[in-house]
Amino acid sequence: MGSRLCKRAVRSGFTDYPFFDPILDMPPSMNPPISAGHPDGAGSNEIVRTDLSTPAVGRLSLYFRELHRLLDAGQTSTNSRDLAAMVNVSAAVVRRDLSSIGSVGRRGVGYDVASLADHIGVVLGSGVHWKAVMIGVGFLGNALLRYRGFERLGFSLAAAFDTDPTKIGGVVGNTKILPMDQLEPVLRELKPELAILAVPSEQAKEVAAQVVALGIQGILNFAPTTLRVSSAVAVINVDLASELQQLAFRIQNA
Ligand SMILES: NC(=O)c1ccc[n+]([C@@H]2O[C@H](COP(=O)([O-])OP(=O)(O)OC[C@H]3O[C@@H](n4cnc5c(N)ncnc54)[C@H](O)[C@@H]3O)[C@@H](O)[C@H]2O)c1
Repeated sequence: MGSRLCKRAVRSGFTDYPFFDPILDMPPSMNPPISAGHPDGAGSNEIVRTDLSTPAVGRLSLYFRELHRLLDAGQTSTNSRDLAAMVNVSAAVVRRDLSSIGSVGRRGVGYDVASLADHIGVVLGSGVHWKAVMIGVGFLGNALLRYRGFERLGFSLAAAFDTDPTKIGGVVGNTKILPMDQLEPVLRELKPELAILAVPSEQAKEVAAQVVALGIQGILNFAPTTLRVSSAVAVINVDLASELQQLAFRIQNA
């Protein structure tokens, strides 16, 4: 992790989460929670570090989404079997994922939806306010800047940048489009942790190098190219074409 994150408080040592899954046979004492954040930490702007596999993080993100859907529908409790059905995994996987972050359901009651959503949110970093900048405001950048769902998860799009003079000065969503020569002063002032790259693939490597040199710690890369950046910088590549290809492969081989 970058130095800016390291300077923030790290919360750990969570030991007492009161919910017990009715489907789980073992008592809570046999499911000791590992170091993770306390549910009350949501919104505290503190970083919680937990060792989880990438697939587990992906599933937690899906549980988080489904728990918020339940909250919106006014549901206050759930259990591993229902959560499992919602994200299409087994109840045992749900219980294992949740116990690995210190969340154990209570027999006959299950999980409290709000507390569990808050706790997963803290583990996933959604209790922290993350600042992101968008680089490239074409078709994709435009759509992402208009999407309001990021804010709910704690991500704000602080500024957007483009090289096209016809776009500079415009506002998309609530974000102003700035010229690339403003990248350095704006990033130095705003200190965003994240950059979203929605530039053509030929430009992505150079733009990635620029934002990394300015202290960006994580890149969400939409350009269909492999970025080579320092291992201290987290990179997630989003490639819908590749997902479609995998979908076609699955259908072809079903
Ligand atoms: N991951 C996916 O699923 C997915 C889906 C669609 C598009 N894409 C990719 O996302 C990227 C954007 O797609 P799009 O359809 O929005 O393209 P677009 O051409 O509409 O937009 C690209 C924008 O980047 C700007 N730009 C070009 N060079 C720049 C630079 N050096 N610095 C800052 N801005 C720069 C352009 O002016 C333009 O506004 C492309 O790489 C495309 O291949 C990925």
